Amino acid sequence: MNIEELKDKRIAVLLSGGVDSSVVVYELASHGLHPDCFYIRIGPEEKEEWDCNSEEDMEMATAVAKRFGCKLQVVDCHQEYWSQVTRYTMEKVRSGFTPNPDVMCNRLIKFGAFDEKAGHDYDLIATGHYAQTEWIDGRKWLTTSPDPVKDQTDFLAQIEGWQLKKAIFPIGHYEKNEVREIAEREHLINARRKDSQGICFLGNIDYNEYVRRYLGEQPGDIVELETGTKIGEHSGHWFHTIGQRKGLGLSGGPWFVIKKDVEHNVLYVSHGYDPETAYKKDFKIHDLHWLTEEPTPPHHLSEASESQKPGSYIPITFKIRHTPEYHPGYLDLNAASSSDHTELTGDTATIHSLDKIHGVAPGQFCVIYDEQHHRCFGSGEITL
Ligand SMILES: Nc1ncnc2c1ncn2[C@@H]1O[C@H](COP(=O)(O)OP(=O)(O)OP(=O)(O)O)[C@@H](O)[C@H]1O
Repeated sequence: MNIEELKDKRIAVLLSGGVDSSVVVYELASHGLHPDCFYIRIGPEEKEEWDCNSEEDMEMATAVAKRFGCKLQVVDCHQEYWSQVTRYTMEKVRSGFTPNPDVMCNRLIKFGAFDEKAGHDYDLIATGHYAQTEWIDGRKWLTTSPDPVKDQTDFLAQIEGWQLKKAIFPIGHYEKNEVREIAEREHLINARRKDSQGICFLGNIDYNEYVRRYLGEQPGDIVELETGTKIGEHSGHWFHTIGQRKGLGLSGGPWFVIKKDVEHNVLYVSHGYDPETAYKKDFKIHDLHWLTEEPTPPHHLSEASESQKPGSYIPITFKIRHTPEYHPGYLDLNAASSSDHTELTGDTATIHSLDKIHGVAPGQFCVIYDEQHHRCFGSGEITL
């Protein structure tokens, strides 16, 4: 974090009441900056158990802001959350896809609705995400955290370019244990508080419960992929995701969900510890979203003669879910050929993985990094 750059800027901190964003306030204040703090309220549709943490969050946020002499305001994004993030989530699961509400929450709420309501008065918006930004050749890039387990660049890989320009991550250069040490050393009220879990803002609620509330149940068959034999029933294809092993209620396992036939409401599963059908090396993505710049082939490939060129293969690393590992592979931006008869919006590309990847599910975001998994280029949605 270059403090000099921040000196004459108006900074808003998104303060959740958790330890990470509290250390953000400490970091800025310890450099003589006095940002304004904002707590975003989402709240459930009706008053109920989902909401039980938010009062405590607010108390913590109030205490932290006060301690550092900062103002705290509450911004209500309830309406936007349910009409945008929940709507996106339910539309995707109903169509058999695997959505990621946390990814959309950053784009639509934390850097979206918040900006419209209050953030527009500020030059910069600071959050406690484990991610960094870096200026390279005059352009701002999203770069990864030194803590591979906590890294959250994958959750930020759908934000808009203008949102990235406004974003700062003042604890992004730390690992989680360092953040906790700072919080303890500075006696922050929430130093020992547990990390938030689950869906962003909905903390305590179970994902299946969230989906059941909107889509209800719709029983259908579970069929063995190889034999076509019905071996069980499910209560709604939306409660299952490709690659899933637990929660199928089948005996004689392990069983893995391999594919979904949404039209006929059938889940196809394969048996065994490591069925080949659970893996893929090549898959398609669409709606490509680049944060700073589109990836380009390295110099030696772009200069290769036509006969040597491996298409427009660009060496990358990527993730398809929130895990510490990055997979090496190639991005083929020429993949959207005329033979492509799928009804896709936006650009299409193919990912060629060097490893076999488990549980590639349509709807998941494939997040694309450079070969060193330092810069995050952006992401696309897996289509298959
Ligand atoms: N209710 C909220 N109000 C304001 N900002 C929030 C809220 N929830 C999350 N944020 C912001 O988004 C960042 C990342 O959120 P995430 O849910 O991943 O929390 P986290 O990593 O547990 O962080 P924290 O310890 O600050 O809660 C937070 O550090 C904070 O800046």
